[in-house]
Amino acid sequence: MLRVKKLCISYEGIPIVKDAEFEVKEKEIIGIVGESGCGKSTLLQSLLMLEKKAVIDSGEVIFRDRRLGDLSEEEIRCIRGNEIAVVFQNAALSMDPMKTIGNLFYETVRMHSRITKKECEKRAKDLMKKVRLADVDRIWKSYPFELSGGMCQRIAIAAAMMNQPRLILADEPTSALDVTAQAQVVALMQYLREEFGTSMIVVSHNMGVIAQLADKIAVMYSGNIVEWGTAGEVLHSPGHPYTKALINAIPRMDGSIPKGIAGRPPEFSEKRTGCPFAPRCGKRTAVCSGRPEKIFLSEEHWIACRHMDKI
Ligand SMILES: Nc1ncnc2c1ncn2[C@@H]1O[C@H](COP(=O)(O)OP(=O)(O)OP(=O)(O)O)[C@@H](O)[C@H]1O
Repeated sequence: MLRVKKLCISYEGIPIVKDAEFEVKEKEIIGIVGESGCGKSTLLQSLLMLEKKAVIDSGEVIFRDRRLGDLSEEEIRCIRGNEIAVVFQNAALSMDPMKTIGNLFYETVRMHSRITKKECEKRAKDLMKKVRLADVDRIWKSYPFELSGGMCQRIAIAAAMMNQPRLILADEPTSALDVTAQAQVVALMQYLREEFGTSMIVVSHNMGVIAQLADKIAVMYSGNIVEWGTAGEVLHSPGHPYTKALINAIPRMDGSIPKGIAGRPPEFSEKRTGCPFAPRCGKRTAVCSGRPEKIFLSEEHWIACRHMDKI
């Protein structure tokens, strides 16, 4: 459905995302994880040219046989909202506090399709019931500040589903929520995939959320995808030392102290050859000064690392 080929993205001449490559198939949920600032949002938002300052230097994004780079702004706007919908972090904050949820739904949908207010209300209420929001008549007339953060996030996801998109891009959809609301949003996204067959790309720094949701995982470090594979492969047989470190850094319930990753990622403005993770990697050797190579660990599981033998 969507293929990203060797995508390189920069801000003001500073390269951020480097040679990103992955594919999203029908009904598939892709998770993109990595530490804060590694370029996850830049990658996600550039797929639909949502971040105006981000420049695509090379590579391509192909959505259902169309190269998005070849389309006009108008054509992209038509795809956005109809075929691809976007859900951002903290929906409550991005909603206009002066408008009722009903009006917000209507305005979102009216931008992309001809629909009467009555039709919109019926479709929206049906969807809200499907996503298990109770008392939809009250919600319809409520203002965002009268609802919880978790409800607003679920409403934003329901609004994104109004035109039955083929693909949802979700940027940290749960990070502004407490754990109960997080679990509800995760369950909702799973339900939407089952019910409507919607594919999703979900960006999160929360490995737990990605573990529950994703079929395939891209692990990003300093603008590079360093590991790609099925969720089972990446979580249970991680190949890249960074992925292993990220998994070891997840807090556990058994009282053991998770191991943080010493050091910091390099600045994007730093000129660097070789593996960007090498300075923090316990496995580094002289070969890491060379450009990391893609090593396939199985048909769909690869890492970008120079020394397979040490892994
Ligand atoms: N609009 C922008 N203009 C210039 N630089 C930006 C812009 N947005 C992000 N950046 C820079 O690009 C780099 C990657 O940021 P990005 O937000 O994509 O990372 P992220 O992994 O999504 O982080 P987080 O999880 O904190 O949102 C950072 O160094 C950031 O400062």
